[in-house]
Amino acid sequence: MERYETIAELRGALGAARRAGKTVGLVPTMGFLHAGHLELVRRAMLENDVVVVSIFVNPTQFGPSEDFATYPRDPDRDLALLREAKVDVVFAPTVEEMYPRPLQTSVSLKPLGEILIGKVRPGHFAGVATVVTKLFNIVQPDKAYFGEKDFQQLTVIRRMVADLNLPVAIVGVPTVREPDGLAMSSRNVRLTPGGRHAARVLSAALAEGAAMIEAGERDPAPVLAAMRARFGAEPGVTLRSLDIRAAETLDPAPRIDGPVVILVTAEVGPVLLIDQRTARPGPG
Ligand SMILES: Nc1ncnc2c1ncn2[C@@H]1O[C@H](COP(=O)(O)OP(=O)(O)OP(=O)(O)O)[C@@H](O)[C@H]1O
Ligand SMILES: CC(C)(CO)[C@@H](O)C(=O)[O-]
Ligand code: BAL
Repeated sequence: MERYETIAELRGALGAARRAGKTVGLVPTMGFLHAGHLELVRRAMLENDVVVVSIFVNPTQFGPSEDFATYPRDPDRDLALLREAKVDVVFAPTVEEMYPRPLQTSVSLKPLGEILIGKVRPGHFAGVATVVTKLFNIVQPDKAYFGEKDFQQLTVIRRMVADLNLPVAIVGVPTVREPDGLAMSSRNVRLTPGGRHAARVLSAALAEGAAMIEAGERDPAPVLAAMRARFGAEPGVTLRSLDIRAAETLDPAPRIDGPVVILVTAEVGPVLLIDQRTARPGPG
C-alpha cells in the first residue's frame, strides 16, 4: 500500500496506473474507519483495478461551533485497517495541501444543499461539494463510493455530478449497521453506555415508519406521529428533525405515491446522529 500526502506524488502514481489502462475507484472518508467505510472499500475493490481511499477531515464543511477540532482521529489504526483490506493507495493530505490559500471558488447547490441538514448546518454541503470536486479533480476516478447513511450528501453529489457533467460514476452503498440496528458512524464512539443503548431508537423508529408505508399508508402524518411517539418515549434522545421526502430529489412528499426516504437527525447527549431508510408504498 502506498500513502501520499501531496497531490503531485499522488498524481504521479495514478498517471502511471492510468497509462497502463487501469480503472481507478475513489472512497472519500474523514478517517476513524469502521465497518461502514470498509464496505465502501470492499465494493470499490471489486469494481476497480486501483482503489484510492482519501482520509481528510475537511474543515470547510464544519461550522464555527461544530466539532472539527474534536472529530475523532486515529491515522495509525486507519492505515492498519486499509493495509489489511489490501487497498492500493491512501491519500492523506494536510489542510495546507488542500487549501494553500483561502478559496475564492466553491460549488453550492440551491436548494438541495440548503434544505434538511443544510438548514441545520449552514454551508456544510457547499464545503462537502467543493472538497469532493477537488478530490475528483485530483484523483480523476472512474467511480466514487458514498454511503447511503449520509443520504442527503449522496443526493447532493449525484446532482452535482449530473449538473456539472463530471466524468465519474457515483456508487451509493447501503448502510452498515450494528447488530441492534444502529447505523455505524465515527461519532458513535462518543456515546456513553446509556446513550449507546438509547440510540437504538433511531433505527427502530425508521423500521416502524417504513413498515407503515410498506403496509399501504399514503399519508405521511400518521407515520411521522408514530415515529415521534417512539422518540418521545426515549428520554435520552432529542429528535432534531424527521422528514419524509421523495427518494430521488428530496422534494417534499405531501402524499406517499412513489419511493420515499425517511430522514432522522437526533441528539444523544452532545452527539448528533443521522439515519435514514427508504420505503416504497405498498398496496393501500
Ligand atoms: N454505516 C455506514 N454504512 C455505509 N457507509 C457509511 C457508513 N457510515 C459512513 N459511511 C460512508 O463513509 C463515507 C465517509 O464517511 P465519514 O468518514 O464521514 O464517516 P461517518 O461514520 O459517516 O462519520 P460521521 O460521524 O461524520 O457520520 C461517507 O460516504 C459515508 O456515507
Ligand atoms: C464525503 C466527505 C469525505 C467529504 O469531506 C465527508 O463528507 C464524509 O466523510 O462523508
Ligand atoms: N459524514 C458526514 C460528514 C460530516 O458530518 O461532516
